[in-house]
Amino acid sequence: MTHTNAPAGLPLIDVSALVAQSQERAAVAAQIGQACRQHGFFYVTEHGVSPALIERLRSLSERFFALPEETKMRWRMALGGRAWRGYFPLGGELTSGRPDWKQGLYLGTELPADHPLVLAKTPVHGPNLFPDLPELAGFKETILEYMAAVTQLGHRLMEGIALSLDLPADYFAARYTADPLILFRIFNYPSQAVPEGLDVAWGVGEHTDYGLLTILYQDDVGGLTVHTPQGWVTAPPVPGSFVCNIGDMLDRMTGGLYKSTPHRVTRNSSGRERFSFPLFFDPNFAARVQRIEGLAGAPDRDDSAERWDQANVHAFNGRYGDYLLAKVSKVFPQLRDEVL
Ligand SMILES: O=C(O)CCC(=O)C(=O)O
Ligand SMILES: [Fe+2]
Repeated sequence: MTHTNAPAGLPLIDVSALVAQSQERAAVAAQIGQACRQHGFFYVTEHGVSPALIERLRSLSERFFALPEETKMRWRMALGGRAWRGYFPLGGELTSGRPDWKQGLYLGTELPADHPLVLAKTPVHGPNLFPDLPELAGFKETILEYMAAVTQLGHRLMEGIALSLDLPADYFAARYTADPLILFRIFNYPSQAVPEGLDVAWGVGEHTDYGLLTILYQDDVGGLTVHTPQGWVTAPPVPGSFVCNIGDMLDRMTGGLYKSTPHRVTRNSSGRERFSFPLFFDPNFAARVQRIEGLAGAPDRDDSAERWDQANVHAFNGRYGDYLLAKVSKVFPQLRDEVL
């Protein structure tokens, strides 16, 4: 088992024992627990997701984003309606109130139009808008295969997180993630410069993630930076790894013992296109998020004054879906007005 440090001091954790659900996973869980208590970010290696699958997704994504803007707009988010799916153009998402210098394809668990949750008009549930051009043959199948593989990894990592809190391995599955809310994004941070006069500062502005666990593939360009107690540090690309970080709901459940740490992406000035694929492994939309009882050492303090959004996540009581929608409305104000 390896446990070395990536250049930024974020731990690199071999999770093969978690993936195999073997006896040795307790030691891996302890490493994850340490990372979550320190800064909420860690890299995972030996995660079992096929490098060939990742490369297929990367190269198809590259082909998609290289299409003319009007072609990509055939799958624009406005057409995804409440399901909140589809393509958004450069500057189309506002993190911390300013446009990000990225474009993306929003995806999630594929549900047919006649699924009860879709018929009930549940936000962020529905069919995906898969770009289905001949030159993108296999894109849909590759996306679905990738989401399935990384979701499985999410289940295994959450077992590790439960064990790291001295909880039964199935703690989260039994309460929140038997049917997790999976949102998935394919991002492209273009190499093109920001035109004069646009109020763009970042690839992605400072934020924390909303749910439980984010599992991120990033290519070899770099740009992700993390706000640790020691200040901003880069999370450089590490071949064959995923970057994992915990979200606000795990912060909420652990009373702040596990931190949802702010991060951002610098504007891409490498001269090459950057691709990243965050998969958000979150509680079921209807699950009521509650504090874990009897957790030793959990501070449960109001840290809103230190947070990027001045929110007190520990005061949140309600369904995960309500928390998510309140957040998403801020980053896509136009869409909120059109579909909600
Ligand atoms: O693209 C990245 O490296 C990070 C993206 C991110 O933080 C997010 O989508 O929440
Ligand atoms: Fe994020």
